Amino acid sequence: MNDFFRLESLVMQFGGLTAVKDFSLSIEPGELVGLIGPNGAGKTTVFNMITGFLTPTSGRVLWQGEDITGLSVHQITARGIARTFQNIRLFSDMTVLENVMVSFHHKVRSRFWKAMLGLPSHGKEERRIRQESYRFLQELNLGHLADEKAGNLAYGQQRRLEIARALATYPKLLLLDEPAAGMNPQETMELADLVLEIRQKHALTIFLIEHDMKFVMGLCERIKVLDYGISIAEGTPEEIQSNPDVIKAYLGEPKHA
Ligand SMILES: Nc1ncnc2c1ncn2[C@@H]1O[C@H](COP(=O)(O)OP(=O)(O)OP(=O)(O)O)[C@@H](O)[C@H]1O
Repeated sequence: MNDFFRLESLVMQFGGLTAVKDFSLSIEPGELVGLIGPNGAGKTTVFNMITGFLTPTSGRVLWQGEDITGLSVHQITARGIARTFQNIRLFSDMTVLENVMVSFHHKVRSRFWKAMLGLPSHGKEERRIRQESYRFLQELNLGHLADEKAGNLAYGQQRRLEIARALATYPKLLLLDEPAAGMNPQETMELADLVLEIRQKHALTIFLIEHDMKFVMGLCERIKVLDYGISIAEGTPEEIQSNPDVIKAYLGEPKHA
């Protein structure tokens, strides 16, 4: 049993639908774990329960020895868990740099908010946030686009910007929801390298959802498989690829096979 990050028997019901049934998982510090499964299997619902977007019907989310089940999104972010979204959530009329700067809000004293509102006494803090935000953009190969409107970025670039924004909350655990969706094979390959680089650089633990099997199998050390809300397998990429239950679940969904 580890005390770093543990999900205990999570259940999520929406009216008559049980989207996630008895989901348990432990992740060790520094691990890179994948969550896969056909469409509607309950993957995003698991992320929503971890990050406070949904309160589980039952079960517990334990983080660094603390029960964080049912805490708000803000409280969970402040404890060092950040995420990206399957449907990109950027401020498309703001610049790429400003999108990252906004992520600092939970860390930063009211001085910064005075700054954003145009009130005095902000100069130094704002400069620091600007510099750090730019550094995150550079790490995600987006430095040259800092002054571009986020809405003008190509899809793959927007996905990387989402990661930069998540990093700007200084997480220990990063949840990525379909980070390679909509990327071409070249971009996907580059993303895999970037994920490894940021893990190393920021001492991150990473839990990711992805449909791109090549990406998941090449990148993750351990994989959990959901089907109809039920965890049907857990193991190394090799074990998962040869697991008959997993093969059956995916053969029923030819588009992911
Ligand atoms: N807020 C909600 N209210 C009602 N039903 C929901 C809600 N969120 C998810 N569901 C349902 O729960 C089930 C699991 O959805 P979820 O989005 O977690 O699946 P997923 O594995 O992430 O799917 P995909 O791969 O398509 O993103 C689906 O049947 C979905 O329609």
